[in-house]
Amino acid sequence: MEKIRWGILSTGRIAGRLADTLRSLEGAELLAVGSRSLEAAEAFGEEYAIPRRYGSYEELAADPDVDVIYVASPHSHHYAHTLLCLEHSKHVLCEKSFAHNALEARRMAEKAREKGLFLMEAMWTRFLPHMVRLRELLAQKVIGEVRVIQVSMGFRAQVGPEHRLLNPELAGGALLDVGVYPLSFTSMLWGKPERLDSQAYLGPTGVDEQAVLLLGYRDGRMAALVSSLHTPTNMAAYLYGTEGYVEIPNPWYRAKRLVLHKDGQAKTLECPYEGHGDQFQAIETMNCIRAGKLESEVMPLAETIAIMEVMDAFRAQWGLRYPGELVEGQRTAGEG
Ligand SMILES: NC(=O)C1=CN([C@@H]2O[C@H](COP(=O)(O)OP(=O)(O)OC[C@H]3O[C@@H](n4cnc5c(N)ncnc54)[C@H](OP(=O)(O)O)[C@@H]3O)[C@@H](O)[C@H]2O)C=CC1
Ligand SMILES: O=C1CO[C@H](CO)[C@@H](O)[C@@H]1O
Repeated sequence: MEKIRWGILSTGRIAGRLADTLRSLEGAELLAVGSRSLEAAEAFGEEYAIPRRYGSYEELAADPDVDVIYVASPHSHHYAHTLLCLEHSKHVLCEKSFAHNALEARRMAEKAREKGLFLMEAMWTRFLPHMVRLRELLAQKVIGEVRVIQVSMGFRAQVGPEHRLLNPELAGGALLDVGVYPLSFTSMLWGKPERLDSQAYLGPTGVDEQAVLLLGYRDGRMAALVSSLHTPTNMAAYLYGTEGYVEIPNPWYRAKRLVLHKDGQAKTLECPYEGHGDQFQAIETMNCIRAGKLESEVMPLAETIAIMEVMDAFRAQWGLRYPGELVEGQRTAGEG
């Protein structure tokens, strides 16, 4: 099997996790890393045995031997960095949240299609074994019709106001950082909601530090979600059906088992995996590239855009705009 040659854009925390995964993943070659500083690229390259190290993202994107680039910069920069890679004819796996807003996400998708390149949001949790099993169980109607979803993602971020989690310049806030997981999870099962309600707490930097999100669907189905950057929550997820419920134990987004509650009994279904768990999205990326597919059926671009639209709508409810976000009529982000 011919190896897919990867480049990694940025040397942050999550970039290191995928680098660690890629260096021992069958069919992958971790060829290059790009950073805003050559020192950081050198140190990262040393740590993860990456032969080519660049002191700019432009040089990484221009490397003719790189097939696909993992964009792992802050949310605020996904649009510009993804377009940079696509312009240089690279396939892209871009971290969540995919962009500031749906407009940027649509432009990214259009560019990928125009260039005939693969593009996917790195919603890694979708590809984990317990999610595959869950989709199968629900398709078999094991708990009847799912009527209520309850899921949260909250932790206490002990960081200063400049950090990407709280900094509006870097599109901080709980919604784009962690709220996107429960939203994507609900979207995976039910698609786009018809009605949205919410409560949000905007902290001193102006970004949402905590929110409760309510999603309403046809036929009275509903989801209650929590996202938080200052309150650790019990990250178990519950799907309540007409004939029982499924519990995904804490932390639901990377759990290794499901618990099926039915007829007064609880049955544990093991869904084991080794490693960080991000290998499954990398495998999907490589499979799609090899098959000449421009997007993944598990995490399609139309769905990523729909999720961004929902997040846009919640931010509109809260009056939260990011300084650098693209607005209609603008060609590039930051042009004002
Ligand atoms: N899948 C998952 O489980 C996780 C996903 N993420 C997502 O990954 C992305 C990055 O998060 P994380 O790794 O935690 O972030 P970090 O702050 O650890 O790293 C971000 C990196 O982006 C680069 N960068 C480019 N421009 C800027 C800028 N203006 N300010 C700061 N950094 C910049 C830097 O790399 P350099 O200096 O080399 O250029 C920096 O190291 C986010 O989209 C986040 O939501 C985050 C954590 C977990
Ligand atoms: O995606 C993510 C998963 O969880 C982290 C917390 O540990 C987040 O900050 C991050 O962005």
